Amino acid sequence: MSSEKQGGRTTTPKGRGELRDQPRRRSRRQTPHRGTPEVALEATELTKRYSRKATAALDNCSFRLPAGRISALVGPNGAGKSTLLALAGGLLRPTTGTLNVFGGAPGEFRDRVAYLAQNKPLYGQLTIAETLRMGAELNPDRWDAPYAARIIEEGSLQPGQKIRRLSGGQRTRVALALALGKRPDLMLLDEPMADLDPLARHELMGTLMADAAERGTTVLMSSHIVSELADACDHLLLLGGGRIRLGGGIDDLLAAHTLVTGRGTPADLAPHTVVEARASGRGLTALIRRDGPVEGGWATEDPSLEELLLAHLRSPDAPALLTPGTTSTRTAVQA
Ligand SMILES: Nc1ncnc2c1ncn2[C@@H]1O[C@H](COP(=O)(O)OP(=O)(O)OP(=O)(O)O)[C@@H](O)[C@H]1O
Repeated sequence: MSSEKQGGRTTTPKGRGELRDQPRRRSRRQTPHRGTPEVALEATELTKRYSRKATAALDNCSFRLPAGRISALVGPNGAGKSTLLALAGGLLRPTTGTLNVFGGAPGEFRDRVAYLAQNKPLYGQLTIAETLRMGAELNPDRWDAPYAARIIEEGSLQPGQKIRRLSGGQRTRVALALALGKRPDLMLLDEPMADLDPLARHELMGTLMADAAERGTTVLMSSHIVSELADACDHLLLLGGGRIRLGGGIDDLLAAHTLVTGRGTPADLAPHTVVEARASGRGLTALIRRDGPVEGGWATEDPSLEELLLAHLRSPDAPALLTPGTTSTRTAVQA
């Protein structure tokens, strides 16, 4: 069956059951190891409650993040993203279940992990130079002083400037220099670019991604800016209500879904899983998870990452999907 390009998308008069060509993402070194890829993070029935009566911030989550991926951690406010990052950074402990980092407890490989919290904690009384010196002293075997200094210079910052006199965005740059200078194997970044201006965001994101691609660093990065993630990330974890809603390589997740438009009702789309359906000028538009070819005269197109995310965010009860590499080996996929 032929397919045609329309406005940059591939459309098919009738969908095909097989995976289609997806937009090419940057090819990355997946892992420095041969054979079975190393697992950077593995959550097994992970639950976190901040108090006994509180709703679980993370509720029985099971997933794995293979080493070498740049993963977007996405979800609505209160979904549990910061909680997951803090657990992985060893700042919180699970209520039940486990979260392993490189096969051990969080904190066991602290030298291999950099965690950048949302509020970018730094010591206000120190200068930038003293802050970087602290980074060197805390990470004597890994610290890359020229690299950290370059990140500071690119922001036109002076080593003698006091942290407390910096703007929010400038503090973010220092915090990123501290995290990247450590040359970590896993970077846990909680909305790292939120207070940077567009130019600084673009430049620092470029530095971060180039470094991660070159060194095979695993990155788990929360953000609400989908366009930023679409360019930078090759893996996705979507959290909603403390549970994993989507997990896997972005290309694989996109390939498993199709946008369909036509005259009909959601029931006509069986046996596919309808993630979200809305009435539109052209009848019904739905994001489906395909189960075989799409038949019945529906026009089909590939969803963008934004369309995939928005449909799942608008439909919190859609069943979860984790691709095989993201499924924890120890538990079944959550429903
Ligand atoms: N220190 C805390 N004490 C009590 N409850 C907390 C604490 N931190 C987070 N929570 C609760 O845990 C849930 C998850 O919060 P979390 O900060 O992990 O969400 P998030 O996805 O990072 O949200 P946002 O996008 O707004 O940053 C929320 O219901 C929140 O109220």
